[in-house]
Amino acid sequence: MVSVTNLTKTYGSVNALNGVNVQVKESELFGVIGPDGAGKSTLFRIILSLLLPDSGEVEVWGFDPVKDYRKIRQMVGYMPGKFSLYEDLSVEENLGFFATVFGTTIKENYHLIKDIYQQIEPFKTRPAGKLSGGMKQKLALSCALIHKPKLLVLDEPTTGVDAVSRSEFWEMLQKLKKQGITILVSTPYMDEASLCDRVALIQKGKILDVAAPSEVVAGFDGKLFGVSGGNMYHLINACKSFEGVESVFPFGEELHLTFKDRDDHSEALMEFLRGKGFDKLNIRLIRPNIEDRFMSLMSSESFHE
Ligand SMILES: Nc1ncnc2c1ncn2[C@@H]1O[C@H](COP(=O)(O)OP(=O)(O)OP(=O)(O)O)[C@@H](O)[C@H]1O
Repeated sequence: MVSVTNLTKTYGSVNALNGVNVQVKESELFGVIGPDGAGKSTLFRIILSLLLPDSGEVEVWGFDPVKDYRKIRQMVGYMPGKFSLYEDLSVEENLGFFATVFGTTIKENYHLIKDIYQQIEPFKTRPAGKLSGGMKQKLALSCALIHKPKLLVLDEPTTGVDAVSRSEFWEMLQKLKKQGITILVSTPYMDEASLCDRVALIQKGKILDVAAPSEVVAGFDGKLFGVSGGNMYHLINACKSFEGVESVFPFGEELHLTFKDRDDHSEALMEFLRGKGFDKLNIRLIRPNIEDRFMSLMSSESFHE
């Protein structure tokens, strides 16, 4: 329903999007996962008709964001990364404003936002600027939904939001999806990728992979090790200085490490690290997660640049 083909966009010398191809299906919860500056907002803003591409094609239910921008703006609900509501208007006034702009009323589409809006309705006379982070997020989502969009575009909706509100937010997205709304959501949090039907991994304006989260992980080739014991910073540097190590990065309490041939050289590494004075070491074979796959794709991408 959203089709992006060979999309490019540059800002001066920055290649924000570099030949991006993505297809989002109807009623899909589709995640765009990548670090800051990867190009997520640029991609979304072009799909939303808010930014012109340099080249490539985009279709939203058959409409072109450049030519048919009026049509597309009626069809999409957008929650930008930064809080963009009127801080001095009350909760209810903000919602009423968005409903009016789209020629509808709160009453007409109340059923769509009910679950979400009910949680902030007790504060409906409070200025939006005085709401907590989690409540602002719920109001922004209600405003994005009030005109019953076919496509909901959420740019990093959970950045800076506490863990409980984050998981509540994803539950709300699952419910909206069941009502037939197609959702395009970006996040820098890899753990949220597993909550999507499919994800696109993006880095430096290039799509590295598009697949279901389990398939992304299954694409990880070879053996992965968890290394712990001693000062993390010194341990990373020591691991990096071992000939056969390909990648090493911190993940929670331990380091995730691969060898260049993706085989098991843990005994040799253990001996090497002991020689450097690390005496409480633990090296274990572990199962990769999405972040491991992402790191692996990123390092092979930089290698080929
Ligand atoms: N208006 C602009 N002028 C110049 N460069 C820009 C502009 N907007 C974005 N960029 C650059 O384009 C690249 C992609 O930015 P974009 O905002 O799309 O990434 P992102 O993945 O959404 O990350 P973030 O979460 O940091 O916004 C970055 O290098 C960014 O610095």
